[in-house]
Formats: sequence, structure tokens, C-alpha cells
Amino acid sequence: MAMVVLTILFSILVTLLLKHFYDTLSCYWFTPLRIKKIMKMQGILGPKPHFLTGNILHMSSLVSKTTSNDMKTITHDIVGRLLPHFLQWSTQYGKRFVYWNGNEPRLCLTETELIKEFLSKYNTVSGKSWQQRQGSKNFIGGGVLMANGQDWYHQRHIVAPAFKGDRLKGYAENMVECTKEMIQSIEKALESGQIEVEIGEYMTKVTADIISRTVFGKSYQKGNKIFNLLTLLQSHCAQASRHLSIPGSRFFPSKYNKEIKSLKFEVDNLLMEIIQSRKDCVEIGRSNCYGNDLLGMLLLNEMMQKKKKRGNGKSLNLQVIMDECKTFIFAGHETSALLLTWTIMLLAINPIWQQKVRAEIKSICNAGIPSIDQLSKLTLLNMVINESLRLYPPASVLPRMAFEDIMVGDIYIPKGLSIWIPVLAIHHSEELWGKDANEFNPERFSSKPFIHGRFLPFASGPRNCVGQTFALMEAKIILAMFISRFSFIISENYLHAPVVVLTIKPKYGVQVCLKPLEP
Ligand code: HEM
Repeated sequence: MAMVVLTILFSILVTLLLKHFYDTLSCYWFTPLRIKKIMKMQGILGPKPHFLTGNILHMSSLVSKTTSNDMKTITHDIVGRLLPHFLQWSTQYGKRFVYWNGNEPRLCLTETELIKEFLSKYNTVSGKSWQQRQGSKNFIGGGVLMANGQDWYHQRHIVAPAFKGDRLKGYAENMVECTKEMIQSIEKALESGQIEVEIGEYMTKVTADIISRTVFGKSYQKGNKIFNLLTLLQSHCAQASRHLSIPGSRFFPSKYNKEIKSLKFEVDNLLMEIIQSRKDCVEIGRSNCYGNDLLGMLLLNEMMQKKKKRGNGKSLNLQVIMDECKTFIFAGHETSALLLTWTIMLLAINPIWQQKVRAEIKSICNAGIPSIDQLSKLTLLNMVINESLRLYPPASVLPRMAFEDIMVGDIYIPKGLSIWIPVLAIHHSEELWGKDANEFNPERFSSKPFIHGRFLPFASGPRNCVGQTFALMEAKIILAMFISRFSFIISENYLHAPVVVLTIKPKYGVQVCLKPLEP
């Protein structure tokens, strides 16, 4: 009898091992070969990939070469510096080519019509690849940014109302308060004799305060702590994900993997404490709502859906609620800080535009603080923000994987192929923007008809940035208040050295010399 049981167990083990072996082979060998063959048949070629690493090593060596020196002058011609592999491969293979990010094949797409079609039509059958999800799993988990298919659809519908109508307007007060604090701390620095500041630090702090208050409301101090831990966690995850193309690397007991585990535990505990105390307050009757912030909205949704016994409404479980909070902190912070930092750099080197925008703010807003209704009247400021997002889009590329076979225009995209949209290159394309594509010219956003698919700082289609209106409202409030309080020029110490570390950053920050203006 024992022998029979052992034989059965052994057979199960062997079957599982064989299946695992076949899945690994299929993931690293058969599927990539199949995709390569299909693309070749359509005349879409690309650089030869290496086993496991694909074209990653070649890309990193090109990028480290082009970014090893700082730029000699402040020019916005940065595609060759940040996406040298794109320039090389598009010259060699044309507008469409396939390259390999490890074992993940990626089709580069720059044709605006095809981008528009892909981003508007295929949101539930395309999404974030295993590599992308794995790389961010430990710091944002399964929140809306990394969710796919029906899970994404469901989560998007739950979080989207947080960025609409009165709820959205309700965040303005926080934004003004946080900006006032930031301005006071700059004034203090100037009073102490400083004439120059690294403006990126202030923008990072103010956007962190705003997002912590938006997500956690009154619990924002704990929120700030979570924010700091998440920042550390994100950088560890970025280090660890460099080895993701090696099978099983995520299980190695490396220094990073150990620290990731303990940081994640700490963040989740802090989040759980906040959630539990809100739930307790409602349960014992000390409060009649879960809070007027984003977390409160998610908890209310969870409670209402649970109550709907017969309805088929799905609720978010606690882990997803925690992941959603982390997602908003991650997605809504660095991008906004960078938009503000690059815009201030652009205005610091373009004094005429700085004066024009200041005059506009003065003529529209009382004491430089815009009300919600005044925001839409700040047209010059809006044009400057768009031009800044065009030249320095915080998210320089958009990768999405096809989970089913699809047709985009005349291209047959097999399941498992990722579409890679090089936003930065599209934003700097002379073919799409004209001869002055690399110059700062906000006028281009004044009247020219909008060509769909060529301006993608927030992606587009149903899976665009859900926080776009929040981000633009925040940017206008902060910039309007800052510009009307200080005049500024770029410091001699500023070195122009944009780099891509997930987003486009100024390598050494942006140093500006400030002069307070009369209120
Ligand atoms: C200037 C600021 C911002 C920029 C340039 C930006 C850009 C983007 C882009 C390009 C995407 C699509 C990413 C992809 O699919 O791979 C995205 C998605 C997203 N963004 Fe933003 N974002 C900004 C600010 C914000 C803010 C302030 C929030 C929240 C408060 C936010 C929340 C999100 C979320 C949750 C998603 C995922 C949406 C989905 O997949 O349905 N973003 N953002």
C-alpha cells in the first residue's frame, strides 16, 4: 500500500516538474521564437537578441555612453541622449522594429494612427506584462496601475470618481495650503542669506505633502512615513528587477530581496493600522464616515458592496485597498514633482515667458492664489505646462503587452508581444512637430489643431492617467503661486543632465536663483 502511495506521489511530482520545465522553455524559448517568426513574416525586423538578456545589455551600454557626460549647453535635443537605442534601431530597421527586453519581445510603435487605435481599442486585452508587474509587485502590488483585464476595469471604475467633480475641487484647498508652506520655507532660506535653491527638492516635498493629504487626509503624518518607506522600497525594487530576466532570480536571498521583504511588511503594517483605526471608529460609533479622503472613499465602497448582499457588485479586498493607496502615492507624486521642476527650469531660462505668465496670473488671480474657476483662464500657463510635458514627459515610454492576438492597422500582433511607445521620441519628432521640435515654444499649443497620438504625456484612451486633471490642477496652483511670489533665473551651478530612472529626471537637480517679489 505504502509503495502505491509513494509511486502516485512520485508521478505527481514528476508531472509537476515536467510541466514547470515545459512552461519555462515555452516562456524563454518557444514563444519568443514563434513571435519572432510572425513579425519577420510581416517584414518587421530588429536587433538580434541574446539568450535571456535579449538586447538589454546593448541598450544599457548605449545609454551609459550617451549619459556619461553632462550636456555642454542647455538644449532640449535629448532623444539621442536618453533613447540612443531607439535612434540606432529606427535608423537601421525603420519605423517599426522589434527589440527584446530580456525574454520579452517589444514592438516599437511610432505611427500616430496606430497608437491611437491601439490605446483606444484594446484596453481589456492588453496591459502590463509579467516583467512590469513583477518589478513593481513589492511596492505597489495589484493596484489599478498594474492590474489587467477585468480586474483593471473594475478597479478603474472604483477609483475614477475620486478625480471628478466636487471631489476633485475639494483637493484645491490642500494644494493651496501645502504650497503656502513651501513658499514660506523658501522665504526662510532666502532670509537666512541663501540666494540659490535646488527647486526639485521643494517640488518633491510639496507634491509629497499634497498626495499624502489626498490619500490619507488627517492621517497624513503617518502617510508621510509610508511615503518615505515606499520611496526606499521603490529604489530597492528597481535594483532587484535588473535581474528579472534570469529565471528564478526573484527567489534569490539577495541583500535587496531581504530588505524589500522587511520594508514591505512595515508599509503594510502602517497602512493596516490606519485602516483598522478608521473601521473601529465607525464600528463603535465615534465617527459616521470613513474619512473624506481617497482611503475613506475606498473603504466606503468596500462596505457598501459588502452590504449589497444580492447585487453582483464586487468590493475591493483590503490588500487591494492598500495597493491602491500605494499606487496613488507612487503614480501621483514623482511625475508631478518632475513636471513642476522641469517647468521652472524652462521658465528660468526663458525670462520672456516667465514675465508673460506672471502678468497673466496677476491679471486673473487675487494675490496670486487661483480659485478653481480661474484655473481654466490661465491659458498661457497651460500652454507652458503642455510644452514642458512635451519636451520632458516624466514617463518617457509606454509599454503594454497584448494578451490576445490582435490587429493594429495592418500589423498582426500575436499574444505575448509588447507594444512599446517611445513617448519622448514622438514628442521630439520633427515630422510631427516641425523643424523647431527641440525648441521651447509654448505658442504651438495656442491654436494648432491637436493631432491625436502625438502628445501623450498622460497616455491616451480609456487607460490614460486617471489622475491627469488632479495633476494639472495641482501644477497650475503651485506654479501660479510660486511665479507670482518669486522671479528666478537659472544658476551658474546648474548642469543640464537629464537621465531616465523610470522617469526623466535632472541628474543633479535644478538650481535656481530667486528674488522675492512684492505681494
Ligand atoms: C504630471 C503628472 C503625471 C503624469 C505625467 C502621469 C502620467 C501617467 C501615464 C503616462 C500613465 C499611463 C501609464 C501606463 O499605462 O503605463 C499614468 C497612469 C496612471 N496615473 Fe498618472 N501621471 C501624472 C500624475 C498622476 C497623479 C497626480 C495621479 C494620482 C493622484 C496619477 C495616477 C495614475 C494612475 C492610478 C494611473 C494608472 C491608470 C490606469 O492604469 O488605469 N497620475 N499616469
